Amino acid sequence: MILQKVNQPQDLKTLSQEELLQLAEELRSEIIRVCAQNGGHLASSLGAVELIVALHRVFDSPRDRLLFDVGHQAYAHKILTGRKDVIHTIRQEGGISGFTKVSESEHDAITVGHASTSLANALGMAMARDTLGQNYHVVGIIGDGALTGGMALAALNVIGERKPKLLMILNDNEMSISENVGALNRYFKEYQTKKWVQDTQKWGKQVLEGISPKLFNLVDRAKEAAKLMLHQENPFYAWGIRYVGPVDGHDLPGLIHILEQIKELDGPTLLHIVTQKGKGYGVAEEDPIYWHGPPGFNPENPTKVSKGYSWSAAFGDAVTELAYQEPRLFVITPAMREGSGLVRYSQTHPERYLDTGICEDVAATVAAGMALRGLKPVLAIYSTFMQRAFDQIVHDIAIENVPVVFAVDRAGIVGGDGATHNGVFDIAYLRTIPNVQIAAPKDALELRAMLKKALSLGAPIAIRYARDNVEKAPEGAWPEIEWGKWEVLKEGREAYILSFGKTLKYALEAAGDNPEVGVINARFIKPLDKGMLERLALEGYKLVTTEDHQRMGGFGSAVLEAFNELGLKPDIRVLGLPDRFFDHGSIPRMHHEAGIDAEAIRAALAEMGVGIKTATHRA
Ligand SMILES: Cc1ncc(C[n+]2csc(CCOP(=O)(O)OP(=O)(O)O)c2C)c(N)n1
Ligand SMILES: CC(=O)[C@@H](O)[C@H](O)COP(=O)(O)O
Ligand SMILES: [Mg+2]
Repeated sequence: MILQKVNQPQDLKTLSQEELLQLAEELRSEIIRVCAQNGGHLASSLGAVELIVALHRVFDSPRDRLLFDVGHQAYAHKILTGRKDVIHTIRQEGGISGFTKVSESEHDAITVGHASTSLANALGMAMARDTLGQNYHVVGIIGDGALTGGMALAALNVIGERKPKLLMILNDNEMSISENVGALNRYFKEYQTKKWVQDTQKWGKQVLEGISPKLFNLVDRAKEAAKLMLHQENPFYAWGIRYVGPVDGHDLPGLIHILEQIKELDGPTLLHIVTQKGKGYGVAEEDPIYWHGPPGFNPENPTKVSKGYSWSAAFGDAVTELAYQEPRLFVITPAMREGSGLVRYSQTHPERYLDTGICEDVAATVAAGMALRGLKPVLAIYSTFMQRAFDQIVHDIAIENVPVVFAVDRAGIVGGDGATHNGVFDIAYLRTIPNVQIAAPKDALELRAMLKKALSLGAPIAIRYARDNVEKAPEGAWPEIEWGKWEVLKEGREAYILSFGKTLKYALEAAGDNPEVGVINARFIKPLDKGMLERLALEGYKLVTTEDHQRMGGFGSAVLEAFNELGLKPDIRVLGLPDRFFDHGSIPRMHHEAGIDAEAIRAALAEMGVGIKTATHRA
């Protein structure tokens, strides 16, 4: 085992070529073993193994800064930088993060999880180095998917003008989570094919015939990597950035050679490498979409498992059916087709479906444009990624009350992805924007009711749901909903738990069959059911609010503000996430730690003396 001898990147410097090749294979096995155990970003990490070995062979981390975009492909980097003994804890509570994280290791140049940030960060670091008169290398590693993001493209624009010494590596596997999209992606596909045809002709071979563009002959391309290629006919050149490639990203000796050659070049250089997502693991090569981020599996017999019927699936089913009824409905996803439950919709309604790539800001403004010209856009978006579209929601949508419906998925704590991905700020930032309405359904049927109603209201409306499973609603069921009105699910004699979204199950559990405690499905935050709040306060009920969101600025805050406006002061406890970030771990454990689970609700009720002074309350 070569891996046993490698504890720090320095240990790679003395390995022979054969040992490096063996190391790459051992890293692959370790990545498969760990993902089988914990789940994780398998296919992307497998595809980046040779690149990461080559980078650590050629550069000197932590002095040289290696910035991985998204950070989900960096498992080999973690193993090679002193974390091989804890890699089995990845994504688990108390364990290491599934992404690079500055506070975890000096070798992790950025804390990341959202896409398209590496190049801007790399530019900043290169400029800091030059301004401070220092001397080290900065390397930004970005996938073809992440390159669809506006941040990455805007960073290239500045890089091309300022021209710092900076190496960028485009790790192109022609995949985002789904198939990659966009004109740049198409350009590179065509570019590679053309270049490959020329080279094959040059070498007198005809290997292209019968080979899918994805599976270029990697053996021949190894020869390619040994040469320094500078090409002038591509968008990077137009930007003033030196372009090298494309080269085979799995040819380890070739990669090391070319990195050594371009390492000291002045100014910005982009090395384009072509890799295969899932490389070296048959199932992941064949189906990189499923194996992008699978849950745990049996490594000897890797099979796909059903993750159950999710809120995303409930949304996807609802919107697919609705599209048959509403010809103006149009669904947009910023690169999250699978996660947002839109595979079926994209197949049944391809003409009213758009994957914008990883650019939530653009997706929001495209939706605005559609709505302004008569379509009924639904933007399916993860809560955490919607943070990227804040200004677009204010400026392009809310000011003129443009009717865009946001299907806000992964709301609340998300589990293994941790702090970068928790969707715990959306209520706070949406609530402050005039015209924007916010709702959360208690089940799939209510989601259908809300979605249908929202499309008829002519306003920007966010419908929020969690990363969780839900019972399937019957097809064809489209119940009416009284917009803005809460629902009493259980009567209480002394207190009510007001719950928004996912914490409703904790509220029901906490109330149990206790006659003193009632439960309200507080399914709208904007408009807030002030009528019900007023009645509850005037009738002297004690209140507990719960939500899977930051306590500051969230649902409970909205309730407190309403009581303040009404001039009422009920006995109330607000439960929500405290003012800190939550890392990766199991969702119920995080909820417990945050104090929003059934136990915390019962504790809050007990603190208010519920069940002790029942005689003073209404029978
Ligand atoms: C802002 C943002 N939107 C969406 C995502 C979800 N996401 C994570 S990885 C990924 C695909 C990235 O593709 P690429 O950069 O090509 O890396 P690969 O997985 O192919 O190695 C997406 C869409 C994200 N992390 N950040
Ligand atoms: C790295 C990334 O951002 C995505 O792959 C994310 O991990 C997907 O999360 P879900 O599994 O919740 O769809
Ligand atoms: Mg990719």
